[in-house]
Amino acid sequence: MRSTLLTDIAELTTVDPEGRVLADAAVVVEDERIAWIGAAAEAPGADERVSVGGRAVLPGWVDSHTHLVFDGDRSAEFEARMAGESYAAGGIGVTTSATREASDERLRALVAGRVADAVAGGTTYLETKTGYGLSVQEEARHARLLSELKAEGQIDEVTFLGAHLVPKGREAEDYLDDVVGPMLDAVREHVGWIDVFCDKGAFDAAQTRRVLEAGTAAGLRVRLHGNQIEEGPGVGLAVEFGAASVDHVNFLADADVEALAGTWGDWDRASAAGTPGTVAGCLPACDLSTRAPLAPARRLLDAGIEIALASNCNPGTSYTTSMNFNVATAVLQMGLTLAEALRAATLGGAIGLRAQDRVGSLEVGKRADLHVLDAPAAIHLAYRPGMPLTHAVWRAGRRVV
Ligand SMILES: N=CN[C@@H](CCC(=O)O)C(=O)O
Ligand SMILES: [Zn+2]
Repeated sequence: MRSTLLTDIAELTTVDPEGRVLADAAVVVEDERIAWIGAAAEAPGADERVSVGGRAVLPGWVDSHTHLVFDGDRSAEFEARMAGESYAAGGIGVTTSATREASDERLRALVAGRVADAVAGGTTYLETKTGYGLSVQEEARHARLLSELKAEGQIDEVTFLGAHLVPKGREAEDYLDDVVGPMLDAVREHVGWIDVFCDKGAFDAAQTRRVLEAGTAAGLRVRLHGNQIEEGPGVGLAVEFGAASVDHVNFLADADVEALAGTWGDWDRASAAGTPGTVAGCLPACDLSTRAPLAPARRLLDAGIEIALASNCNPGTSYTTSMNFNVATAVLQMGLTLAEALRAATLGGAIGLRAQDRVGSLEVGKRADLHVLDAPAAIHLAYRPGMPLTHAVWRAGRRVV
């Protein structure tokens, strides 16, 4: 066993059950886990000593929603949006065409580059999805590629999003026959989650239900895209299927908020213990890029719902893996305190991936995923938005940045 003492931490944000923020702190890492946390003056010895030089340390970001398997460029679509066009689901088809053309090697390199960008920005636990293949062969290819990257330890969770859009030239029900049949069979061994884009221009309630029933019967856990473009059935279906997370949540009826809140009755928020409900995944960069109303994170938190902040990196609505940017936006524009935003971007994402026992906070026994800021306090993330504040990153006890 090899131990490392990280010391000279000016401010250590733990996101632990007491929400401790320690001054003049230290952390001992043993192999891939956290072995000790406390005052630097009381730190035990270790094989190696690393001074972080009076910087702030927080848990690595948990990015619970990304779409990293894509090729092609949609900057013109974005530019048109900035000139007044609305976002529509159909753009997914543009990326699908470009992605189908890309070789395995090219796709692998594109995904690996995006993961490297995410890690360079402090992300240490990352989910990503298929969804730009939209045929049995292509969805299977993307799922296999992602499971290989997972086996290499580059990504952590893989989601099947065959129901992202009805591809050009297909009828919805005919396409869904594939999704719930041969496509699901082909991806099953490579993925842990099933997802559906349940919204205007994508899939309706009956179609979403069909996919989720097949996915759960195949043993996949549920997460959902819902209520991005308009109020609709997404949140209700997420609750009905016990989804770990429903993401976007821009357009919510009172009943949606009540339904989500109702899933958190057996949960103790302070200790993050009990039976977790359906996390509301808020995606600020996406909201800005689509000029949508920012997800009502304040209202959701006040209703007792756990929220996550995630990048939703994809070429259509959010071409960024920067969690620093999302956290800054949540503080500056969504009415969250720094502590609330940090929790949502770490433990909140972990709960939304049901990984809260392993990652998402700095606690003894958890994976040593640490983000060192080039600043004395984490509030600098919002105070100096857009600045390159990620100084160093440890993932599973290994320095990766
Ligand atoms: N909304 C659905 N899927 C993606 C966007 C996909 C695209 O436009 O390419 C999202 O989460 O925003
Ligand atoms: Zn998405």
